[in-house]
Amino acid sequence: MSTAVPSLADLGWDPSFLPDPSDDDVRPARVTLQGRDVWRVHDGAAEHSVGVRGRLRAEPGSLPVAGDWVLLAGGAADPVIEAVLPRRTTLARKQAGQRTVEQVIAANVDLVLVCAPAHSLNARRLERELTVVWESGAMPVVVVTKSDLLHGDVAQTLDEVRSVAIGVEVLAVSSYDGDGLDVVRALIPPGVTGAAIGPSGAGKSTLVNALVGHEVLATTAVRSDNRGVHTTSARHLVPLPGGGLVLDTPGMRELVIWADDDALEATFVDVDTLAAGCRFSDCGHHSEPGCAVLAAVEAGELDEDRLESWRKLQRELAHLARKQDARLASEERRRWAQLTREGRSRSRP
Ligand SMILES: Nc1nc2c(ncn2[C@@H]2O[C@H](COP(=O)(O)OP(=O)(O)OP(=O)(O)O)[C@@H](O)[C@H]2O)c(=O)[nH]1
Ligand SMILES: [Zn+2]
Repeated sequence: MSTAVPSLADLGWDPSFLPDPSDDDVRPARVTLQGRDVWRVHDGAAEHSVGVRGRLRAEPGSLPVAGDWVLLAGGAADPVIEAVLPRRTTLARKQAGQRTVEQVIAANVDLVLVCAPAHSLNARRLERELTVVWESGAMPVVVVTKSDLLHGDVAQTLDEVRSVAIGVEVLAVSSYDGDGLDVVRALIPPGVTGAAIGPSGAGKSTLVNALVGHEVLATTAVRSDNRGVHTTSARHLVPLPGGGLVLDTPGMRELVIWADDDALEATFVDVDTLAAGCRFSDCGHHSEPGCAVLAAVEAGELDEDRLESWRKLQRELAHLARKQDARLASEERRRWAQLTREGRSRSRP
């Protein structure tokens, strides 16, 4: 953001977020932070703490999250969130303690930097994270962090990572010596919202700080007038000097898998492609005759651990789907019970 106060475009707004621009009484704003019962939003003029209309509370899952575009109603002094605009992407995880309820952590993230530290690469973890990102609708990019620790042997590491991150851009950065930072910056131009996920200690904070650079941090530290304030107050939606944004919100960095089969297929295109050659269309690639996937493992063309990882995620997702079906079925039963009760009381004389 070049100006002190970010414009809506600086915040990632484009008019197609608004399906029906006819209502003059509301204005768009972006959620920078989701609190317990209060939201921080930026409307391109200032940042406000706001509440939501009661009807948004009635429906579970319809409350705004960080990154959401919302419509504000009310005057500048007491704005309130009137509606949440349709999300382009949603990063979600299973709710803590609740195995089957999806909790949306962040919305409208375009690009996710999946950070994998060079000194402890974990292919299985990467597959899991890529599946979550594919599911979100955002574009994953694998960033091998701390490339300085590889002492020049970067190409081989990148090849290894590419073999599990098929169809995904893989690059190396060192926040210490600055290598690769420009490539990451170029991926987050004006209007694009990025986010970083990855294990603790992967270097996510260091990377975001390096992307932000000293200029922006200095602005915050030096300026005591209001014009510099947005950089601190909007700290969960971090503006980059090049114009893009990085959304860093609690709970987003460590995502537990929540995905469906399509996302799994996107992560395991190699397995999926091989599976087309299996004799049975519902082949589980365990011991079925004519299994092309097992044949590829046999021939050394597919890593056995990768197949095991696919099986494990497949099992997890199937389990999740069954639980979710059970939950939906019981909700449906409750709803019908309610409707029939209402029907009965209405038909009484
Ligand atoms: N050698 C090297 N070390 C780095 C680099 N980037 C970060 N580190 C170090 O790695 C450690 C973890 O970095 P953080 O940025 O805090 O990692 P994080 O992913 O944000 O960790 P959490 O906040 O726990 O999720 C710190 O000691 C950093 O100094 C790098 O490019 N090269
Ligand atoms: Zn098979």
